[in-house]
Amino acid sequence: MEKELPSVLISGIGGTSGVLESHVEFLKKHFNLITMKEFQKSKELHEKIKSVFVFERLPVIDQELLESLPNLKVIGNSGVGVNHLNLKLIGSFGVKVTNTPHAVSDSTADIGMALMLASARRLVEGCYLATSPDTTHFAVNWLGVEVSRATLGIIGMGNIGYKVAKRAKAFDMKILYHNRNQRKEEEEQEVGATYCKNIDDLLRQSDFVMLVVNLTSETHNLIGKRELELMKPTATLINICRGAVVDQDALVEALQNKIIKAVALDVTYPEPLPRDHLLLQMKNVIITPHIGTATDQALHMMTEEAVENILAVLNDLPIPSEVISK
Ligand SMILES: O=CC(=O)O
Repeated sequence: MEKELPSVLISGIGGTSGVLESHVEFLKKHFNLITMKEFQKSKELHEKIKSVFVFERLPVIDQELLESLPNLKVIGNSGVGVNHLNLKLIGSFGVKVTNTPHAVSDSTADIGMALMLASARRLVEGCYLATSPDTTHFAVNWLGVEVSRATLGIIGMGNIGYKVAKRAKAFDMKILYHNRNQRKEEEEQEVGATYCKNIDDLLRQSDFVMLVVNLTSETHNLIGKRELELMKPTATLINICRGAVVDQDALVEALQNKIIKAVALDVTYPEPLPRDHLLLQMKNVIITPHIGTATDQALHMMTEEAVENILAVLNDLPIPSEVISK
């Protein structure tokens, strides 16, 4: 007799539901997929569900859902950030949470480099100029700066931070990093990075500051007015982690008062920003719509990593990436 596949709840398939059509075949090899629609129609399915596959914050995991899943073992988040999950609440139901820190690292590091280079070389302004009817512009009137030999300060030397550092090394950048919990000596040696125990030292010295931390209560508003004022007036801030790591009002003020030179953000709060937001009106701001993992390859690997995690929990095997609530 064929073994029954474990039932996994997903928000839906295709469109804005969260799970890509192209991943369904792979998911179905391992799981009996149950969509939210099916789940809501049949109470019998509730007992069967062993896991929820969360993709781009869906489905929403709240008390009501957790109470309706008596045999739930694991929330498999496809993505590294878990700030949309209430870890304490989930933990109180004895349910594990996993994420995909490896699958996202290259694509997110690429976006960090892309934003840094685009800001330094004023790429977006250049695109507008190239397509504008005004042909009198000369590049010499709007010079950028080079990232080669400049100092990059990486805040958060996890998987993504390290991948950024590797890329920056190839650009001959001087690399500083700050990590709140742990010095990363092996990574340091590999890329020739210098550890700054004190974040202020990194902020004072860097030409580019890149934020690559998890959003937690400790990193919420990590970069505020005081920190921005420590940065060089010629410095650029790049954020590829979560918008709320930066105090956005302080950021607007710092740009208006020329406290820092420029900013490049893949993340904001809210997402997207309201059309009339001041950040959208400044020339020295580049904003992309949270596309750190928006590549075919990354999404595919995220799904694979999430599946591996879920199967490990369900089969009582060592879990590759469990999120431990602190
Ligand atoms: O934002 C992307 C992720 O959390 O993986």
